Amino acid sequence: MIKIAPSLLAADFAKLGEEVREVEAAGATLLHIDVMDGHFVPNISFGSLVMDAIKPYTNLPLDVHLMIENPDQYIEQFAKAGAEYITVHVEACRHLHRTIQLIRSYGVKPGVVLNPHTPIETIKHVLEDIDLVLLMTVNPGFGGQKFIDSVVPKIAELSYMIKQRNLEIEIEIDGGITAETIVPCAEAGATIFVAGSAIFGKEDRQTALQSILKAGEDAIK
Ligand SMILES: O=C(CO)[C@@H](O)[C@H](O)COP(=O)(O)O
Repeated sequence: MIKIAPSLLAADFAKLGEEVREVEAAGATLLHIDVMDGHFVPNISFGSLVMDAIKPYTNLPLDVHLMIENPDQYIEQFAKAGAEYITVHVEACRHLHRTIQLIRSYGVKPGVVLNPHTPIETIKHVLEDIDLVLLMTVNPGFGGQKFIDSVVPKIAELSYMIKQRNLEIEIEIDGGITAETIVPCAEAGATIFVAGSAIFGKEDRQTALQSILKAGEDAIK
């Protein structure tokens, strides 16, 4: 099943409640929350207060992507703000297994994120402990960047590893997702797709989201 997670980073911050309602009505499965600290990535976005603000406007599960140094310090705060998933970058975690356990201890589903250059080998010893792997198809920090297609073989590699071990782990893809780029990613085994500018950047969010979803579904028929 293909799931679309619109990225809040590309929404109109002056009317976030309406924006969130609109993508939920358009068929989103999750809402992707991009948290950036200006250290791990060269940009600053928002924190858990924004989650508190949008919660009354949506029933969508919140998929929190922490692009921050020292995530352990903030996990409790995002868990209490209602995260369904919290994903942390393998590149930002000195004790990745401990961080995963910390996320799980709050009843939140843990996930790990890999930058485009980071090999799958870095997470092979924690796969049994997580619910989701997020593969970046851009360098994190900004919306609207070009999809890096050399990540596609990594999706297939991860999908194979998950199947070999009989695990139930979602593969999520983030960066430059459109109705075209979703196709090779879905074929390679990804199931959740983050899309920012390809949805919030369009006047008609319903048509934009549905065309990406349909392209992904057609690719795995
Ligand atoms: O995490 C990030 C960027 O760091 C992403 O979630 C982007 O916000 C996706 O935006 P588009 O590439 O879809 O415009």
